[in-house]
Amino acid sequence: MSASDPQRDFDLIVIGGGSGGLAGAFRAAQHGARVALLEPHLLGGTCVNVGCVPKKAMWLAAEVAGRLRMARDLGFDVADSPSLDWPTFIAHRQRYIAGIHDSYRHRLDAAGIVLAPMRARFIDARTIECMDGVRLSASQILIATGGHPVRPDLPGAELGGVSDDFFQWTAAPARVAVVGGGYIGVELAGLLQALGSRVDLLVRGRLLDGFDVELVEQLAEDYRHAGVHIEFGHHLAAVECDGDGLRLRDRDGRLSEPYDRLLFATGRRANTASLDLAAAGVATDADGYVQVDERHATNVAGIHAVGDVTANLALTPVAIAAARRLMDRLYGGSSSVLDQRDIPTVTFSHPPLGKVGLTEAQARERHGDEVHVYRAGFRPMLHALANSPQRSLFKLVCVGAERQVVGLHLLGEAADEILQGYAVAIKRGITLDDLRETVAIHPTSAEEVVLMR
Ligand SMILES: Cc1cc2nc3c(=O)[nH]c(=O)nc-3n(C[C@H](O)[C@H](O)[C@H](O)COP(=O)(O)OP(=O)(O)OC[C@H]3O[C@@H](n4cnc5c(N)ncnc54)[C@H](O)[C@@H]3O)c2cc1C
Ligand SMILES: NC(=O)c1ccc[n+]([C@@H]2O[C@H](COP(=O)([O-])OP(=O)(O)OC[C@H]3O[C@@H](n4cnc5c(N)ncnc54)[C@H](O)[C@@H]3O)[C@@H](O)[C@H]2O)c1
Repeated sequence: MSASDPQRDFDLIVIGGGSGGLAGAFRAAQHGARVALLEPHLLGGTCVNVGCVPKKAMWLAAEVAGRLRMARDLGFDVADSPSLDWPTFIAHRQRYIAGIHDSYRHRLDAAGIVLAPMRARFIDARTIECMDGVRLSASQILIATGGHPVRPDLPGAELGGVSDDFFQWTAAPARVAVVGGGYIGVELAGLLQALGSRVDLLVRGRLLDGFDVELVEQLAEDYRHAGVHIEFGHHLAAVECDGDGLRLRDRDGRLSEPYDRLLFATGRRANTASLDLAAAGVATDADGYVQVDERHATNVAGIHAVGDVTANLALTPVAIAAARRLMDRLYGGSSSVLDQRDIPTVTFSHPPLGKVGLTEAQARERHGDEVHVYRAGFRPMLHALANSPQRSLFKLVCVGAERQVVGLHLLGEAADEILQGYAVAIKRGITLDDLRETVAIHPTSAEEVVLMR
């Protein structure tokens, strides 16, 4: 499209070609809608380019490093400290990502979706202007512009990087400080330590708020064994730079040892600044997220929003599921609405930590004495063989005389792969008896779920 084109009219304009935007565009086109998609950067957005995918690649590299160390302990002829050549690994990672870009391009072409590689802003509630001045109009507009990482507002913060910067690194820094105890802080701290850095994880409040406290404590123990230094109650006041590197000053004035790198994993904000939402009258909440109802409708008829630009759970499958259901309602005659309860999620720590449903604390708040908790703590076989201290902890939260399963929490090897199937079962309302009537697969970690006492 160019500025000489007349204004183009579509059924649907999708702003943002990340997880939510692409899923919405494909589903609407499948239903026969004429769709335009605007994306000024790389197709796939955060998840594919600076999120889930490159993160999981680095996590896998870190897991391989851990396996190599265990292999050596088990008698394999492996170097004492096997090291990773980052440029080689990154070439594999980026080749994988380039394949995803190609696949999206082919699918967009095949679906007849018009892709405009441009930033969009609202002119009014039906009209979008691309950065080259071309105007597009549609009766439906989907905002799926995602979010971006934020640094805390303190002196010297610009000396630290954020997760987007991490994916540009080409070597493990010798000493690194990670600030923030959420998903990203825990994931990057764990994988950097496994890949050879000495990591300090600086946590202001709780570690992995929202995950089961007991499992988080076990994970912190596993991290300590792996060499990650976790400092709780750390309040960063300023970042300084001298000849030795970056030093952190805390709010009591204490100055840290020097670090080669500093990473902020202190949360994300919605991408709305470039959209000129006011021109369309779209409302945002106090934190800057686009306000939507459970059907992902904004306050303006015909304008919807999904994904990280809203205050919904910031997870790729949530953005995708919301977008698909929305398009099924708009163009497919469906009335299905995304059920935001019991959404499974995993922190890709070492070992991974997963949850679905209520934590023990949430269950007790809602159901009091009706709550029954079952645990299995064990060393997975490979770790026991190799004398590695890493432990697994599984926890089942049940409610009532029937012992309905309302939460499952898994910390340990393969937790990321085990959880998905149980998420289906829990959504179907299974009880403890259903688990106990299921014959175990032996010897596995997964069998502990059906054998829990
Ligand atoms: C380091 C990291 C690791 C993560 N790991 C996981 C994980 O393991 N599992 C998981 O489920 N989730 C993970 N997430 C979260 C996941 O990436 C997001 O929830 C998901 O990408 C949100 O999708 P989205 O479509 O809402 O936004 P995005 O994927 O961010 O896409 C938004 C797109 O909109 C474009 N855009 C912005 N403004 C405009 C404009 N004005 N005009 C046109 N286009 C615009 C942007 O360029 C971007 O491509 C991770 C996130 C990060 C940062
Ligand atoms: N595996 C996954 O599914 C995955 C992985 C990464 C990210 N995500 C998604 O992306 C979202 C964003 O991740 P995130 O880790 O950036 O955010 P987060 O909100 O999960 O965690 C931010 C952390 O930074 C802390 N913090 C905030 N300001 C601070 C300050 N000034 N000083 C010190 N600490 C501060 C918070 O207390 C919190 O612990 C997640 O909530 C999640 O939904 C998912």
